[in-house]
Parts: sequence; C-alpha cells; structure tokens
Amino acid sequence: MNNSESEYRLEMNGISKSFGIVSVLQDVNLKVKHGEIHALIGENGAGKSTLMKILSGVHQKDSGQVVLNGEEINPKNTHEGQLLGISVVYQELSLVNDLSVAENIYLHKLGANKFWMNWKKITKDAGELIKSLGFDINPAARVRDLSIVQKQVVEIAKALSEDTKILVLDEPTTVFDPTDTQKLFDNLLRLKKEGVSIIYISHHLEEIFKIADTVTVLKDGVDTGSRVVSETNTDEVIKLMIGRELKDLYPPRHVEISEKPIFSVRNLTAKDNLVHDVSFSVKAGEVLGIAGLGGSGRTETAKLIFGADKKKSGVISIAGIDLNISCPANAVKHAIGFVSEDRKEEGVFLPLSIGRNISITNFKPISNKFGFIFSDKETANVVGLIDKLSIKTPSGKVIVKNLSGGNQQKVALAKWLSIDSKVIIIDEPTRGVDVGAKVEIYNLINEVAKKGVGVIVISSDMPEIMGISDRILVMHKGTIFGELPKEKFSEENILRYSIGKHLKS
Ligand SMILES: Nc1ncnc2c1ncn2[C@@H]1O[C@H](COP(=O)(O)OP(=O)(O)OP(=O)(O)O)[C@@H](O)[C@H]1O
Repeated sequence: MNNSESEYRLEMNGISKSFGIVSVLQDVNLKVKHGEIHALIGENGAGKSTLMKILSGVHQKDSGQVVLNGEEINPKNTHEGQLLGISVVYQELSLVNDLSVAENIYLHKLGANKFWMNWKKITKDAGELIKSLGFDINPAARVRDLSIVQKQVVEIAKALSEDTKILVLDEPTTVFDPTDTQKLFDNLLRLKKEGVSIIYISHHLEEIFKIADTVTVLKDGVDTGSRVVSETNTDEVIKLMIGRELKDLYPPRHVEISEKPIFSVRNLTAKDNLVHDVSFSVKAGEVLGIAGLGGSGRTETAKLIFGADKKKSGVISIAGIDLNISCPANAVKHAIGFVSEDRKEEGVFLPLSIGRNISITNFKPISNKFGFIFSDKETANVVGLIDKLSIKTPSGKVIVKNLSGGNQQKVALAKWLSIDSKVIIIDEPTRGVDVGAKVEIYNLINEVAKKGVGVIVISSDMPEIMGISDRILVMHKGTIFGELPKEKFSEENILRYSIGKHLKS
C-alpha cells in the first residue's frame, strides 16, 4: 500500500513544539481516518490546541511530519490550512463583533485577488447554511448583538463554508444546552457520513463516548495512547489523562447552612422585560444552582443583579438590607462577586499578567494609599491562588493570553475568589476545565461556602449542577419556573421545568 492509499487521511508523526524554553509538545503522534470522529482529550495545558494550531497553520512545528492524504504538508498560515481543507472552530471565538453574521462567515473568501463580493447573495447563503445546521439566526444581524450560543453556531457555520476535509472542533458544546448539543451531534454524524474527518476536543467524557470512534489522549505534551472508543471506558481514559484514578468528581459537602438568607432578590425585572418577576434567596453557606435552557434568562438575571444590565424594578438585599445597585463597581462595593460565562469578553484581561488579573478586583491589600501597586505583594498574593487552583504556569507574571483556555478560566475564577464577597455568582464555573481541575474548583466552591458566602452557580452541565448544589432553581422564559430540593434532583425534573412543564406526580 503506498502512502496515498493509507487508511489514514491525516497522520501527525513525532510532532514537537516549544515556545521559548517551554516545551509544549514532545514527539506527539495522531492518526485520523477518513470519515471518523476522533476525540482529542487531555488536561488543561496538555497541548491539544497547540497541536491543532500546528495542523491548521497558526503555529509551525519544530520537528515531526504532517501528512494529509498521503502528502506532506506545512501550512504557513491559516489561509494555507483552509486551502488544504482544514477548518478549525476554536475555543476562543474569533468573530469580528462589528460585522454581520454573513460577513463573518464569508470574510475569508475576500482573498488577495478578490475585492468585491455579492453581499446580498452571501447573506442569503449564510442564512441557508445556518438553517441547514438546524439553527435560526438572522444572517444580517451584527455579531455583537448575538448571544454566546449564537456566536458559537456562526463559528461552526464559518468552518463549514469551505470545502472541509478535516474539521477540528475545540470544545464546541461548552455554551450549548442539551438540545443544541444534540443538534451539533446530528450535524457531525452527517458530516462523518459524507467522509469528513472530525477531530473533536472536549472535556466532557460522556460526549466522547457518545459520538467518537477513536480517542487520543495527551498528557503534559506527550501522547499517552489512542483507543477505539467502543473498546475502552471512562476509568481507563481518565487514568491516561491524569495518570491516576479519580475517586470523587463531586466532593462531599460538609458545610453548615444558615437559617436566614444572606442574599435575596424580589420581583427583579429587566428594563427590556426579558427577565421578569425573579424572586429567590440564598443562605450563607448554601450553593444554589440555577439551571435552564439557553435563552431562559439565567445569565441575564446574574447581570441584572451585578448591575451590568439595567433593571426596571425589583429589590436586591444583602443580610436583610435593601441595596441600590446601579453598576458593577457598586455591586463589588456591596461584596457581590460575579464570574462571567464570557471569559474573553468579560472574564479576564488577556494582555495583562495572571497576577494583575487576580488582584484587579481588589487592589487595596497590595497598594499604598496613593494607589501604587507593590508588585512583590501582588505576586505573593496570587501565588497561593495559582497553587490552589493548579493554574499551569511557570509564574504569576505570565500574560493570560498565553495560557491554555482552561487555565484562563481558572484565572477568571481566582480573580473573584481573592476578594471577600458575601455572595458570589459563578456563570458556568468549569467551562473548558479538565476533569481533575473540576474537582479542585468544586472543592474551592465548598471552601468559599464554608466561609459563609452564598454561592450561586449557573450551569448547563446537568451532572455538575446536581453534583454541587444544595437546591436548584430552574428558569424558563425569563423567570423562575420551578425549584428542586436535593431529593428531587434528576435530569428529567430539570428538563421538565426547563421547558415549562410541571413534574410528574
Ligand atoms: N503562544 C504561546 N506562548 C507561550 N506559551 C504558550 C503559547 N501557546 C500555548 N502556550 C502554552 O502551551 C501549553 C499548552 O497549551 P494548549 O492551549 O495547547 O493546551 P490545551 O491542551 O489546549 O489546554 P485547554 O484544555 O486548557 O484548552 C500551555 O502551558 C500554554 O500556556
């Protein structure tokens, strides 16, 4: 059999890559067949995205060989990668906010020798492409005005607007609810049938066992093995990933919950009415989960509380005292913390160091009365948190932009855990975070609750929200539709409330 008849469409052989003195990939092999879904998994910072960036032309390898359809390739940039049929949907959305959906999808077609495009036709094509994926988004809308779920769909449509041979999806479902995830899977199975090879990166192991044919595991820049999915199991895969067995994904909670609420909202209604009549309270030490489908108003409720969105009416109170929260700075002053779901836009400052990001919410302990920051104090302040959250970095001085996605998420979290909040709202706490680090984040949530903080966790991850909450509120159409005490937790009950149905008696 000569190379061009190989059973593999893609072979990445012995790939190594360093950034400066940091070695990120060492002698990595990845072999992907025609028309298969190949999962690529590993802890945060293991090198998954870097390997895919070498494949697509963003980075150049130091050594090794990439063979596509029997021919060695060396794309120098993403445009060359695209011409070879390699399309990547990155974890960090790369859309241009001020352009329309259609312009974003077809922008790359404006090559060096093309200055004019028929935008009317392109808008129509973009609409059809999105519809063919089973979603409904106005192709003429500005990307800035889309929800994060819609932005992710546009990213996927953009990747498919080319003649794609290899489609790489880097954690595509982190913003999706179960219905959207299923739609994506249907599309992937269709593409697979059409012969497209799909490389699927995810920290959700259940997704891998649902749709992937093969799985390759990376650990600290080395591939620790590939397995046929039907011949392996979760325990084996976790062991390849973290080098040990994992006992409790959801650590047991030993936290005393107060009698009285520490935080409450009454009849909270947004100026645009998209969220209306939301009333609930959280007790000190309690972890309150908020579930619901995308667009049900979970994140919008958090933003209203935090003063990031304007409210029409409603009362917010801490320890029984009514507050007037007009803006996020005001919310922080009243000891309300908020970890946003949109890491890139609102969660971290990418050009700043880890240390500055963590201390930005609270400069007082590390600055003098004129506001000068003592950088040694700042560094000392963050070292503990870096350690606690296992943020993979040589030092707190590293620029956040250069961290892996999951480690950026940990920085976003550490930023808020470093201040003394009375209530903290965490929107999708483990988005993009590997299974080992998830446990560390859950432990930290328990620790924060133990200090008497009321913790509100918004999550689309059903096992997670059931695993860490004391009580779950379910939102539907902008308001709270139902409340589940621990003994009523089940995926079915959450889903029923999410779609506006009552529980079966
Ligand atoms: N441009 C860069 N400069 C310096 N270091 C980098 C750069 N890009 C990535 N790294 C480092 O390379 C390592 C691997 O990162 P990568 O993004 O490939 O990990 P990952 O497996 O995709 O992680 P995650 O699951 O968190 O997304 C990390 O330690 C990261 O900090």
